[in-house]
Amino acid sequence: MLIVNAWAMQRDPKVWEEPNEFKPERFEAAPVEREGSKFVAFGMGRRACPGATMGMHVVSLALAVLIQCFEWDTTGLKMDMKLNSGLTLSKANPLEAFCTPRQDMIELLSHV
Ligand code: HEM
Repeated sequence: MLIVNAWAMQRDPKVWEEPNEFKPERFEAAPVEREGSKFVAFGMGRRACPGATMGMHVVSLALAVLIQCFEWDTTGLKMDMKLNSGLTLSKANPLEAFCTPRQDMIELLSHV
């Protein structure tokens, strides 16, 4: 069962230091030494996701556009990493954030 395995490995304290904390710096180092080598969001082996490269590019592009076009702020609440039960690993309580269009992007965004 992929979901059970993904859940077990991606949040396993024996595999990850502070598994429930948002620590993007885990993935900064070179592939050999970084914790990211344990990141199996796309599965592995013969049935691994053939769209992994596209998936990484689409997610990176979407994130870059959101950062480029908007100023982001938190609501002051600590991020709640609790999960919903179900087939996908969705958050129990949605992440809340404020976004305002960046001044330079208002003209561009008004055409979208
Ligand atoms: C962030 C985006 C994506 C994530 C996280 C993701 C994740 C996964 C995972 C976990 C699997 C199962 C691997 C396994 O059984 O071990 C899978 C399979 C698959 N994915 Fe993705 N995927 C993504 C994007 C895509 C895209 C963009 C495509 C196609 C354009 C795609 C096509 C497929 C296909 C066809 C399979 C079945 C492979 C097989 O069973 O042989 N995925 N994906």
